[in-house]
Amino acid sequence: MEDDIVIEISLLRFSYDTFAAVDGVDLTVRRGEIFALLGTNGAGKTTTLELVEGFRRPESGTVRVLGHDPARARSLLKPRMGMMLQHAGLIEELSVFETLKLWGSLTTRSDDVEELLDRIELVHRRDTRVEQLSGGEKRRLDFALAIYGRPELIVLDEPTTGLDPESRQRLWQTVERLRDSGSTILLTTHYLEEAESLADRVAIMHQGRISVAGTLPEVLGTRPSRITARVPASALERALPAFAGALKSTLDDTGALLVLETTALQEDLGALLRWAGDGGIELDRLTASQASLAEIFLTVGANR
Ligand SMILES: Nc1ncnc2c1ncn2[C@@H]1O[C@H](COP(=O)(O)OP(=O)(O)OP(=O)(O)O)[C@@H](O)[C@H]1O
Repeated sequence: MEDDIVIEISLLRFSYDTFAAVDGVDLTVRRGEIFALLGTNGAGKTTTLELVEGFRRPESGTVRVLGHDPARARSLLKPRMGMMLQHAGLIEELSVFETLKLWGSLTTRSDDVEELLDRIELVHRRDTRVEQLSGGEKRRLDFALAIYGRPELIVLDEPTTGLDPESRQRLWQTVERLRDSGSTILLTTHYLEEAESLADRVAIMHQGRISVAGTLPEVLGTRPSRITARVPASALERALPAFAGALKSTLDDTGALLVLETTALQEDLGALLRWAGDGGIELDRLTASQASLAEIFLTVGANR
């Protein structure tokens, strides 16, 4: 449904002089999802977000945000969007509380400043001037401005960079809560495990293009799963079962470590377990796992 699409990017190109930083990107962000844009350094993520935010105009292709061209309809979109850029534009002389209050007076959205202070763990820094905050504290304050008043669309460029693990986790919890209350979130991150556990959909960008995109199962399904097990040498007198999705199966030098790459994880794991069960064979150190985002990320980088 049209109304479900919050951001629609089609054949988007943007160059810095002659260098194509965004080189034909198609991307759709749907209402109520957390969409993580991942990619190598210099892949074009920030430039893409800046085009979504309307700070830059496309060289060619289109960007539609909530049905509008963000470069032309900035004042229309501003009340509906929250943004966090890589470099905060905070006013150094203001205190944390004053910053939030000022922001509240500039936006049409309203929020509970005390609750927000608690959420970003800056209650104890309430009267501290921005210039005296640590890097992570500034980042959290900047995040608070982006989510102020729970905007319909929140765009976050590397929101967790520079935060300690506990603050990162809290920030992600807040992002999840915002998603659950109806906000749509587009963010970039270099923390693949976090994206893997929290994003509804991801895209991996490399050299200005989207290499792979989709729901997590779709993206993880682009690489084979892996089953490994130590099989007693004596058990190999019986032939291994036929594996339905096997792409590659290898046994190590001693003939005892089975490594099976498969596109049918559940079926082939079942076949291996039945084979072992029927023969009374004990499989040692059995593991079965889907490819991780990190693995897919590395493949994307290596392929070009
Ligand atoms: N103002 C600029 N002028 C010229 N080139 C730029 C400018 N900003 C970015 N670039 C180049 O465009 C490419 C894409 O940059 P961008 O910041 O969009 O990448 P990114 O994916 O966000 O990277 P990172 O993960 O390192 O933040 C890079 O090669 C970068 O050097």
